[in-house]
Amino acid sequence: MSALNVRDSYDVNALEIPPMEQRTKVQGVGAHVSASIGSPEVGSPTKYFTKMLENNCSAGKARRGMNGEFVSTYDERIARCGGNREPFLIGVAGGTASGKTTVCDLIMQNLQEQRVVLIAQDSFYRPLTAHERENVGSYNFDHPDAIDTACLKDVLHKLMLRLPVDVPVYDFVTHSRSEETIRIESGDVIIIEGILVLAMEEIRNMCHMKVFVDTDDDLRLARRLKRDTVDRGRSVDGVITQYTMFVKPMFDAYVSPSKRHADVIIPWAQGENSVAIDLIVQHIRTKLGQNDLRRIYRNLVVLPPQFQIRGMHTIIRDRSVNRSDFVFYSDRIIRLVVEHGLGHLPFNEHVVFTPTGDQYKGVTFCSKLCGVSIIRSGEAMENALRACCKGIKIGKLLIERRDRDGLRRAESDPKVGSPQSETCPRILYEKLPHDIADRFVLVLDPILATGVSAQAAVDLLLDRGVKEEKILFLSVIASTQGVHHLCTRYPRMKVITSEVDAGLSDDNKVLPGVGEFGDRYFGTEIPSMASLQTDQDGTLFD
Ligand SMILES: O=P(O)(O)OC[C@H]1O[C@H](OP(=O)(O)OP(=O)(O)O)[C@H](O)[C@@H]1O
Ligand SMILES: O=c1cc[nH]c(=O)[nH]1
Repeated sequence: MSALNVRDSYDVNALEIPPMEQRTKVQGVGAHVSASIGSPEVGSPTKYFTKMLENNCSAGKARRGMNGEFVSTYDERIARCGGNREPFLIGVAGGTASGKTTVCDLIMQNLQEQRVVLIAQDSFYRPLTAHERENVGSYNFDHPDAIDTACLKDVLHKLMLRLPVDVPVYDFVTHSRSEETIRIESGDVIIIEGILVLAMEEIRNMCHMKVFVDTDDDLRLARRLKRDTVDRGRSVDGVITQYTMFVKPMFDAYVSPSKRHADVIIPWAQGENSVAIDLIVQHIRTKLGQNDLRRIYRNLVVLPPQFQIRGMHTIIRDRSVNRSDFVFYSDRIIRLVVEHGLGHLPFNEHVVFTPTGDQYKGVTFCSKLCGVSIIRSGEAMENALRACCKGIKIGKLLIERRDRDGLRRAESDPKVGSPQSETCPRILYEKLPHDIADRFVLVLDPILATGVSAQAAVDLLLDRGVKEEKILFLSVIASTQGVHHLCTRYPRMKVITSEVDAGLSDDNKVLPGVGEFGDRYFGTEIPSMASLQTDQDGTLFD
């Protein structure tokens, strides 16, 4: 047996190992899912906690695996996550009852806009051999050898590749691994917490940030005593015996020395160390933002990624949603995009008197503006603009997007160069306010795919005398390619969208996208082969 034997014989009953407890619960407004299983580190149950379960398999390059599931490459997954190469991995260590769980909870709470996954080291206990089980009283659960490091490393490695993982479930009654596992999707931030996280070199080296929660030994023992006796019904003697036999020696040998590897040591007493938490959260945000498209394109504006917006996107992206819901939730997103867009127009200072006779120092809206919708999907955005700007003039453009494959060839063929050539879309119809050159222009088109339609529209506006900096392009979904196409060509024009999607299919559909927006919004959808081949349960026929 590789685990350290501290004592030859040990009364298993004295350990008073808590009965296995297993629960799955939903916390908050559908955004938190956690499951926990009792563990020997009393009061610190094994946790699988994800702030948001992302449907990672919602798309791929329109390819399916053997079982009909979507298959996507690593790059596609990465691109879908906004271009971030890998999640940010934080290791949180510290002695028993040091407050690791509280620290992790606070980090998660403060990273509301990110998907955070919390993994506990305790899930990765090695299953005991028959011999070890017979002598469980002398088994040292606090030694690094008690952890299946290879399995933990594998799980973390997959999460870092943004792959879903099956986390083992350890049964603390039988000291074996349960048949079941818990499936967890990856996130933007992965936290691995446990007493030995920084003591295990292989795990420590994977972490982008290493945190040690430093709490006074006396305080930790007092907390553990209280927790184990009050919450777990153990005897004081049992707790002290376990502490002196295993917990304390292993803390001195492994946990405490691992503090020197920490990037951040958080002194943790009774209250919270909110300064430390703020600093950690700020650092994570900075790191996550570094690959953000918004850092690359200063003229790209993406609505704050709140769950509210993600929820609405989840509805409109669902291929099985009915038209009425598609329209309802598209309209809600469009309204937010339009309001956001209007916020990027200039304002003039203006003072008014309120009924109390006091002054209110406010602003007036920019009045010289108009909308231009790209027929037909863009017309779906007109109502929202009219609702926000009473009496606004809205022009229209009808653009013929000829051969999509032709456009792709034009973009990739160095001889052809740019899609300005013969494959460039044509303006078939144009109706614009006569004084458009004097106005700010909000271009309305819910989908920015390759960006060639948008380019045709913007070029026409520039040709009609509108200044580039006075154009705002508003969309519901933009592909990274479309963003790149517009933001580099028109650096002074703002591109405003509610979400950026990873890529384009071979026929230039945005992925994951919403399919044909116009057809779904206006009800002109022709049932696709995919839906014809779908049976009532939603599973695909061969
Ligand atoms: O960035 P691009 O590759 O040019 O694609 C985007 C265009 O595609 C959609 O229109 P669509 O051709 O589907 O017509 P519709 O609005 O009439 O449905 C969308 O409304 C854009 O106008
Ligand atoms: O995915 C896409 C691409 C272009 N137009 C759409 O409506 N959807």
